[in-house]
Amino acid sequence: MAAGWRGSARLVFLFQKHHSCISQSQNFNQFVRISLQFSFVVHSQKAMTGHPQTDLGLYKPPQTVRGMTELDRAAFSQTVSVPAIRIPTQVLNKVVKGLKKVALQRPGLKRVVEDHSEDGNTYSSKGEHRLLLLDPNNITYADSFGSEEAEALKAYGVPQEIHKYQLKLTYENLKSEEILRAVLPEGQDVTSGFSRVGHIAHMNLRDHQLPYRKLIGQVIIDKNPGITCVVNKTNTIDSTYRNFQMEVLAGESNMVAKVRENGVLYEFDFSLVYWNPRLSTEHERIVSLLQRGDTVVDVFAGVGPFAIPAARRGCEVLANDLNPESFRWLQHNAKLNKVDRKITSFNMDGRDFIRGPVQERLPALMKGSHKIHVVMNLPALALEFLDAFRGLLGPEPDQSLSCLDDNLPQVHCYGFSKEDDTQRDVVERAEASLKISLQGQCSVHLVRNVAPNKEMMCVSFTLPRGVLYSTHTQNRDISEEPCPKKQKCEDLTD
Ligand SMILES: C[S@@+](CC[C@H](N)C(=O)[O-])C[C@H]1O[C@@H](n2cnc3c(N)ncnc32)[C@H](O)[C@@H]1O
Repeated sequence: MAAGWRGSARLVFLFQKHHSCISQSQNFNQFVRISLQFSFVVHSQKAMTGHPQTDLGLYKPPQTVRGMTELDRAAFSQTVSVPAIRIPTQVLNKVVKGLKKVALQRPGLKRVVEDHSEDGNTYSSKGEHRLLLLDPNNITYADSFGSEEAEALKAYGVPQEIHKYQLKLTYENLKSEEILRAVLPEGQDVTSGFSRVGHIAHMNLRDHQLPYRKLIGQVIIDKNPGITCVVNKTNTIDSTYRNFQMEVLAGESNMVAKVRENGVLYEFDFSLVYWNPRLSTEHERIVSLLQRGDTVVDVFAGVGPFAIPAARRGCEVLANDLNPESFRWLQHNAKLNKVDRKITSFNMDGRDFIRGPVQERLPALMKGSHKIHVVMNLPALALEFLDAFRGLLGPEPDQSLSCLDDNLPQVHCYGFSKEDDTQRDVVERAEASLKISLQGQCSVHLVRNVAPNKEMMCVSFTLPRGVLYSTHTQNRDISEEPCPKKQKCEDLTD
């Protein structure tokens, strides 16, 4: 009988655990699927055991808060009855340890309290006892202790007698999901996931959540220490500069964020530039390929998450961005991290950058022994920009040298794909822009899942001589290009 209750409670816990991580990743479909699975299992358990319903309502705020659009924290207060066990103070710590799996756990709540009777008199005037509050999802009756807890009680001579304790629950003791579930219309998704950018929580609310957006913003600030501003995205990210338009929902309207990524500090105005905290692993992956003395050409540099760590690693960096604000913050971040002497920055279109400053410097760099890495992170368009390399260095300077293994640039170019075969798709698009086959000369890395059926990929390859020198590339079809090594494109995805 008791085991059945503990089983249900464990499922509830699992549900909460899944729910919180899924709301962070905003994977709504998965959330719905898991919610349905769990609600079914919990329901079946009840039917099987025939027990009265577990008091899952303990964490439900009063019904009166439903539909609230202006946050009234006091309206969430309520007194609920919870089970408690009376423990002699001399053995308190040991017994609490033995019962920790069934004890009440709530943010900001003490689970060991003074031993008061319901009319306010102390049971043990000399303070010889305390009450340990128990989770009503785990414990309802005296016989609902499991063998582990029963043994702990027996060992210290504590009777398995359950007391009722009138507990005052307030807004402070509730989690954000519980608050929002109580306020928003019943049955609607309350996912409150956000991306954190310094002190800013960045949300992407759904239409049905919009009437409650100010309240949602305030709850996010209350429940997440360090967040002092909550914004909601009001457009899709298809602006040229890849920044979001956003509405401040709650808190200060200061958009200048300070962010630490992979140990490097960045500052920028989040409303005017692109920043995505989900790219930190990718930034680190590319930077880990670099050696001191290498040159990094960052065509779509943003505020510097490839350029700054590359410079800190001892590379020479050419960093470009079309957005004047990104360019300004890139320079600011270079100074902030004391690498401004290693970075030459440009504020121009990516093609003009490749065909101008990069073209000027490339012949000399290719004569050196240090590697040249070209990073192109504008996944919606970058694969198309690869055409800028075609014939970049003009006719082959000396045909007799063409068989020499030049120090050719390594390109890391990003693309989104919604195709079934995402690897093949991005490689084919790179080939179409370069007008050359990359068979056997590229690797493809899955960066992240951006949306259902949309992946961000990175194609890495050595820029073929046949692309850089015009005599080899002009008007030539992919099928004409010989494939030096017939080897499948390597998938570096784990
Ligand atoms: C997806 S963001 C990447 C920023 C940065 N590299 C990162 O990893 O976070 C793409 C950047 O390309 C810039 N951009 C957009 N179109 C451009 C163009 N035609 N030429 C150069 N930069 C461009 C945007 O301003 C934005 O900063």
